[in-house]
Amino acid sequence: MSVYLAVCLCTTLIVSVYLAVCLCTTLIVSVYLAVCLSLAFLPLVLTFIIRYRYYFVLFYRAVLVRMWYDCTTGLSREERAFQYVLTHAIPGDPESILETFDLWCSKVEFISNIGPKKGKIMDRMLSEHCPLTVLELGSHCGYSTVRIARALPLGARLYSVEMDAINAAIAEKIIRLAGFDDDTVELIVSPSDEVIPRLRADYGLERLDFVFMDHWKKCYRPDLQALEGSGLLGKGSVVLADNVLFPGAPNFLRHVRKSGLYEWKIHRATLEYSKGIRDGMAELVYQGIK
Ligand SMILES: C[S@@+](CC[C@H](N)C(=O)[O-])C[C@H]1O[C@@H](n2cnc3c(N)ncnc32)[C@H](O)[C@@H]1O
Repeated sequence: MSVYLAVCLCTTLIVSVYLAVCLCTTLIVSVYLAVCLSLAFLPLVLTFIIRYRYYFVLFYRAVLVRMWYDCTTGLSREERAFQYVLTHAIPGDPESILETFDLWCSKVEFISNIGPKKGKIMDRMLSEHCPLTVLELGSHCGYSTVRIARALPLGARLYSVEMDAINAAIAEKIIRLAGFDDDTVELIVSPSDEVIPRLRADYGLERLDFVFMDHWKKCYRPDLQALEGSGLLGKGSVVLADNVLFPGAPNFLRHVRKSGLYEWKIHRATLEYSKGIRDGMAELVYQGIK
């Protein structure tokens, strides 16, 4: 009986040792394979990181930093931007307000304002066309609104449309801080697809000389078509659409190309407050139905 037990014990021991050796070998082989695979993919991963480094930086600044400050300050990003502008810019001086915004957006947090580089392209177009009636779709914090308003000729009016009531409240404060009253800038808090059909009846508009589109990119095409249908675009009316390359508005560009209603070109630039991410603004000049 004791011999039988001893044999059983030995067998169990041998099997256990055998299993342990197998397990160790499997583990070593797995680690070896993992290291080999990582080394094989390392150049690919490095190329990917280097190529898309600006997108990682953007993700870090626009998402992670924002989440961190949202938690630690209890304020929204737009409120933080406003607080900074309020305490650092000169009231009644649009230039100072834009510069302070630019400083905050490039050094502290990312906000998708049109920014100084693309802003200068827009400034140039505004001074070339001297529009009297302007529509802006997407005011956000009012950066581009101030930028447009300061470039307008005397007697011109800007209608700025923002659907988010919290953003609109910030934009209103920024616009008034810059010194523009309700006669120069009217802020309309509503989605663009509800505002455009009411522009004639509710706001007495007959023609739009300049339209700046900088709201959600999926709205660009339907809103442009609604503007075409409204009859508010006349020969020579200019439509400037931001971010047509990044994040991109392919349906909008397809419509512009196919409709034959516009002379158009793309001003190439980089994404606001970022290096290396290619973007562009589409400038359309309405020619009407030929
Ligand atoms: C990129 S931000 C605008 C930035 C601003 N134009 C600037 O350069 O300072 C986009 C804004 O458009 C607003 N928006 C998006 N879709 C809209 C729509 N269909 N109608 C009105 N506002 C819209 C968003 O709430 C957001 O505040």
